[in-house]
Amino acid sequence: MKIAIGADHAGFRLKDEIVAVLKSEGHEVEDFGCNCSDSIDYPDYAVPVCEKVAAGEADRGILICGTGIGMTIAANKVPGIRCALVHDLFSAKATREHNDSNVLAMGERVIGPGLALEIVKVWIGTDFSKGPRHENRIRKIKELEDKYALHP
Ligand SMILES: O=C(CO)[C@H](O)[C@H](O)[C@H](O)COP(=O)(O)O
Repeated sequence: MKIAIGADHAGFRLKDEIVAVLKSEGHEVEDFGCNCSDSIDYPDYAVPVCEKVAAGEADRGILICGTGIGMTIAANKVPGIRCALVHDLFSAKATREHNDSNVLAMGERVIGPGLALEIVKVWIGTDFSKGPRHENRIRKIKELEDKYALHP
């Protein structure tokens, strides 16, 4: 799978661990930084990752900040992105099956690397549950993007 990944200064350590594991499992990873603890602004790193996914140039995106919340808020402003903030295995599976989430956000200040890596594996490995129940809901989310793009 082609995966775009990014983090802010509060998430780059966990991001680097995830990159190493994904590469070792054969995934193609594009790392958009950041790569040091200098304070930066998470939207600057969320957007390039999300644009890559929205353009179909990456299959999925992963974003890490201190809580995952800032990254999630920024990511979900990019049309076509369904970013899920996940800190447990049940949600990792459910958001793929129900929401077809294409970006995963986590907080390095919230969970440890062991759980984070398990979440990534479950999220990467779970397929969307096709069918009208979830597809209708996702269509309605897409309609919201159109509505508010036309009438900001
Ligand atoms: O957006 C966030 C909080 O919801 C992220 O966790 C950021 O990483 C965090 O705000 C960064 O905080 P800092 O005090 O500037 O390191």
